[in-house]
Amino acid sequence: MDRIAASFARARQEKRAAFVAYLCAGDPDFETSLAACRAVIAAGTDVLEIGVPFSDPLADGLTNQLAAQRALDGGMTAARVFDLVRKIRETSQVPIVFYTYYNLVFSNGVEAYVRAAKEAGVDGMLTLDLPPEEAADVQAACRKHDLKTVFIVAPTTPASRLPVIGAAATGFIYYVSREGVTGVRDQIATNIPEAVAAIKKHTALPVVVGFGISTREQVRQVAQSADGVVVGSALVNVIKAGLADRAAIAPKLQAVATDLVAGTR
Ligand SMILES: O=P(O)(O)OC[C@@H](O)[C@@H](O)c1c[nH]c2ccccc12
Repeated sequence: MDRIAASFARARQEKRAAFVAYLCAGDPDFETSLAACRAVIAAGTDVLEIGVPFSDPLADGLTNQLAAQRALDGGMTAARVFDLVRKIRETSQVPIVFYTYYNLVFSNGVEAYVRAAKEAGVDGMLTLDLPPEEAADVQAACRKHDLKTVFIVAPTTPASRLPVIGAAATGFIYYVSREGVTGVRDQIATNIPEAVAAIKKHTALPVVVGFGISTREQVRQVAQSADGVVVGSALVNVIKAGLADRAAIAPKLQAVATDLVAGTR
């Protein structure tokens, strides 16, 4: 069983949702980012989403956009993202899913990029601006190198496309619970159980839910119907708040993530 499937199977066996943490690779520098990834893993993260910093992150809200800019300003490159994964793999077998943009995959050669990701220890990819209908080259490369291809369902996704997404996705499906871009919100969507149920009619894969989730209570609420709960900006904000004292970021992040993970237990 692959690492992603094993992680969701373990959560299911323990009658809980998986906790999915998002951080941007290299935010704000390589060593701090590595410590941050290790901190959320130590907090109990079941699946780690690693954002590949990009200059035009159109799907990201301001928090994640600023994180990508900090990473790029800190010298992060595509090659250094693979180095970060290799360093994480020295001490953890947590499933790692790249959150990237097609330009980054295409510009390096799709096959070469996917092979390098697999060799570094990546388990799956979500190419954020690539719908299944246009993902044949990425899907073929991921099948060849045994990487999962995650796809997104949004509140605006027509029901007619759910079978297409359900057939194309491997690893898990990501339901972004709100229209627009990522970012913390006071209220989370109220129709999540119905949306997850509609997706599950077209797939046996785990369905994770994210967007705007930032408190243990919100995690608990979403965990009632989702196989995994995703938190990104609330974690990235800890890094943003800690830039003046970078050594203190990892312990603070581990405390915040531990509290959020408790919502899935
Ligand atoms: O930041 P939030 O509101 O907690 O949402 C998770 C999100 O950051 C993460 O899953 C993600 C990062 N970049 C994305 C782009 C599209 C969809 C999702 C994402």
